[in-house]
Amino acid sequence: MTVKKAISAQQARTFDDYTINHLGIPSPVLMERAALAVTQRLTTSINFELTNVLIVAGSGNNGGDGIAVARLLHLRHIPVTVWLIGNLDHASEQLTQQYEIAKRYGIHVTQTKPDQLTTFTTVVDAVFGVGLSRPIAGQLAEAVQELNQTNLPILAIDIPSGIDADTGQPMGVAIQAIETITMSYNKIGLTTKSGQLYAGRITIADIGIYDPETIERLG
Ligand SMILES: NC(=O)C1=CN([C@@H]2O[C@H](COP(=O)(O)OP(=O)(O)OC[C@H]3O[C@@H](n4cnc5c(N)ncnc54)[C@H](O)[C@@H]3O)[C@@H](O)[C@H]2O)[C@@H](O)CC1
Ligand SMILES: [K+]
Repeated sequence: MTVKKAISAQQARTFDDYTINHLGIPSPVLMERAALAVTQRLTTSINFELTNVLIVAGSGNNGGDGIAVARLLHLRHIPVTVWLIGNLDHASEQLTQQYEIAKRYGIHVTQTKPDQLTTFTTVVDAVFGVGLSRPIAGQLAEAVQELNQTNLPILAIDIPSGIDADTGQPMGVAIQAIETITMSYNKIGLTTKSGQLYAGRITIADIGIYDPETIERLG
């Protein structure tokens, strides 16, 4: 199903909640579909050289999407490192689950900044999605700036980290992506000039999250 409307961060949360808690699609299923869509793009686009991939993951579900992508790349024998920069004391249930699975697959996950960021050939930005609620500061802001300075091609999951999903404005700092795969619906912020400058090429991936009206019309 392709839907053209753009939604707010609040709507994204409401539709997620409806799909998971009312319709009963388990959260890991949606996350796997998000990760499959990102992996499909990474492995088919000429923008990304997959010799050595860095996934930068926050502690929420956006980070969970990123770690799931790491697993799917690892299964294709693509060298991948996960740099977990979120605060694990505040990790979401989905992030923790993906992290535990990744460790069992022997995927390289580190909480320390890799020595030479420029040895990577592609970066996947999974730091923040629609859950960003305040400006990025401190070490997280430094990490975003350093990643931008590498000039490596960055694919952002859902929205470039640091971009306000409603206004498209950077909150403190924001990832400069060349591509963004946004989940289920476009986000209002990504329809603005500022949002588009940070997002690069935007693709909407249908991962099975819909608004209640769309589901009711099917009935
Ligand atoms: N529910 C699900 O299973 C799905 C989740 N999805 C992904 O999940 C994302 C939303 O996940 P979340 O709601 O967990 O949110 P995020 O992963 O965007 O991040 C939220 C976490 O970051 C913290 N935070 C917010 N702003 C911060 C800041 N400036 N500095 C430090 N910490 C900050 C919040 O307190 C929260 O712990 C979507 O964007 C999408 O990528 C999608 O894959 C669809 C399926
Ligand atoms: K992101």
